[in-house]
Amino acid sequence: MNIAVKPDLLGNEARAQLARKSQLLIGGRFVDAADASTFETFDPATGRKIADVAKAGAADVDAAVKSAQLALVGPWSKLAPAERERLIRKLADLIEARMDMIAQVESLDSGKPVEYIKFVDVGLSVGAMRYAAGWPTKIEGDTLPVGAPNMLAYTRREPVGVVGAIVPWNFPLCQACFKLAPALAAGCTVIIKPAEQTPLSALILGELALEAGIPEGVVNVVTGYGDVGQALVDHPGVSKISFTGSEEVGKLVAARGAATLKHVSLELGGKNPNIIFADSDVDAAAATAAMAIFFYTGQICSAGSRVMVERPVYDRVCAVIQAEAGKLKIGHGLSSDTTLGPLISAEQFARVSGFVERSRDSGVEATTGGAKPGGELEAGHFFLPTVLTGATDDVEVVRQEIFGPVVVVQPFDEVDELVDRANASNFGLAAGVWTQDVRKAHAVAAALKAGTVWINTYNQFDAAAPWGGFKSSGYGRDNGREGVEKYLQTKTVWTNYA
Ligand SMILES: NC(=O)C1=CN([C@@H]2O[C@H](COP(=O)(O)OP(=O)(O)OC[C@H]3O[C@@H](n4cnc5c(N)ncnc54)[C@H](OP(=O)(O)O)[C@@H]3O)[C@@H](O)[C@H]2O)C=CC1
Ligand SMILES: CCCCCC/C=C/C(=O)O
Repeated sequence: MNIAVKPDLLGNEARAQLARKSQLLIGGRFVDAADASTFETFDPATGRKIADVAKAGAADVDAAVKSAQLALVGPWSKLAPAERERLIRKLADLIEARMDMIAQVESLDSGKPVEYIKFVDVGLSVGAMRYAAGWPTKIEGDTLPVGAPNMLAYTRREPVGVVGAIVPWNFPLCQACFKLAPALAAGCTVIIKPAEQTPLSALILGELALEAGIPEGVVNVVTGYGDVGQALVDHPGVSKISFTGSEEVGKLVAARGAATLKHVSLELGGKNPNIIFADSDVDAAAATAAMAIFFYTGQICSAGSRVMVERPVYDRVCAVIQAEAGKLKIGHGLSSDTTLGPLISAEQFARVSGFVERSRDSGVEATTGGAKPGGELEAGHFFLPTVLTGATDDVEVVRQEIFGPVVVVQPFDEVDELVDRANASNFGLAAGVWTQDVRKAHAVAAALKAGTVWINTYNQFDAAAPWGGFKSSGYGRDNGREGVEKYLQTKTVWTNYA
């Protein structure tokens, strides 16, 4: 294993950004929290403090909601669709132009490898903006074939209102953009609540929205803890909550949102089976399976955390995944050669190591990893890439989301048995299928209970492709047409022209 820790790799623009006071963005102005509270954000690779950040409370949420309401009926609703398109495109261009600075700040705050952030997070964020920018001029109602004589009935597609976008720490910029871009396209105004671990990139996004010329109050950012998210969920002035995060909090959001009959969409966790048949390109499948779990230290809801392998090629797949794990370069995300960063926090480290420890009691073997790396990485929340074998289907590492660089590899014998086992999960977010038999690939894809199935690939994302889950992985979709439609509501208009 190569170890690389070079934390001091920030460019001037990122340094300047970090030197600025981190305040809330409300009504187009950066302001302190009403009670002047702050909290600290840390570098997960070193445990060192990065910045003090304004800690919003209910009064700040209320102010943000009022600004968003004013902007909704004011400047934002008065803009022609083509103007909305122009401003969203401008925001995309600004994100792209500031890619290096954004990636460095995001890497420091989240621990993710900076080079991946440029390509994946910033790339997907810009893509989400450009895709959404095409929609304002294409949102159309219908004329309705009603039976009553002399009646014209038509529909209008109108913005749902003020949106609360509650974002997790694993894709801070990207998840904010997956929610912000379509909401703006639909004509909504937005309050972004980033995760407490990674508040910085949402503030940059808010600043760039202003620079793009998006009117004040259309994009607001309230940083703080979970109570800020809850205040958004409870606030009667918020019409919709778009949430990505844990199943536990997702259920809370749905339940509390019901009190004000909020529109709610939930993108929650996954325990995603990545299925490798013996007739696949086995080495490519296994190498991709390693990437599917170790990428971003396994802290992705789509992580291929359960690899199911047809028995004749099981040993080969295990060997390749272990070899790929050994090639990873663990280190600080700001080092350009790092390919495996730390876990986000001490809590997340305890969660991941706890899963691995308990699995040993169930007879599961960690053939690779299973511990913290030592030496100069000691201060960070690093965890070695880990391969678990010998797990039966009932053990928790097979059933629960670990959200770390930990993969369980299991053999299977028959397709029917495989599908039943893969579907025997509360989650249903994503799955992979590797085979050269087209009929088998599509039959298995149809049988799997998952929101996305990748055939002979993994972790493909695009702003045009709906993303979301079945079962406990949530409901509603980010991205694609559905990603825009969830920010719209339908009004039917009747006219008697007799
Ligand atoms: N689907 C996914 O992509 C993600 C899944 N997860 C899963 O969740 C586990 C725990 O991660 P964790 O960070 O605790 O995830 P949470 O679900 O707690 O956090 C997600 C977001 O929800 C906010 N939040 C927390 N409590 C409330 C509430 N009562 N009402 C409204 N919003 C709230 C959080 O704010 P704050 O950060 O300030 O608490 C954060 O912005 C992970 O191990 C992983 O399994 C986590 C992140 C992303
Ligand atoms: C290549 C991975 C991109 C993932 C973007 C979507 C985020 C998913 C999540 O919430 O984990």
